[in-house]
Amino acid sequence: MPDGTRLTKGARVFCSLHGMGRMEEIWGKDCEEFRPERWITKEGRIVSESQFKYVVFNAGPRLCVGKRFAYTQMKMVAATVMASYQVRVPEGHVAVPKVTTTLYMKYGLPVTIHRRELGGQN
Ligand code: HEM
Repeated sequence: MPDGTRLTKGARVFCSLHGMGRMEEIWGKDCEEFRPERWITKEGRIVSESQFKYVVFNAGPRLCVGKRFAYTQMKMVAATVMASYQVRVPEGHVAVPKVTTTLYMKYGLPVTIHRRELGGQN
């Protein structure tokens, strides 16, 4: 491996995407802070990061061919739901990750959903 670690024949190598997404040496000191605006430039454009830093869709020749489609779909769903509904997590509920092959929340994520008033600010 690049750091000198030797692998025996047949060894399995896993990398923790969850861990990588929270590493200070990759994302900097504020890596644990929820600061979505870090992904928006002063001009309002999306900050583009190296696919090798965020490897959820893999990187290089094995990069997911559906990556852009998946992002477009996620943004469309989030924007559509948020435009019509107010989604609130109950005060005091802490989302605890349950790390398996895919990421679940150990105690779920209870939310209340209210339809937004047309033209309202809430
Ligand atoms: C959040 C959603 C998604 C994630 C996290 C994801 C993740 C990945 C990853 C990690 C790989 C590489 C697998 C490997 O190296 O063996 C991959 C490959 C692939 N993905 Fe996705 N994917 C997503 C959505 C999609 C969607 C929506 C499509 C199709 C519309 C898609 C189509 C593919 C295909 C065809 C490959 C194989 C590419 C190749 O080997 O050349 N993916 N995906």
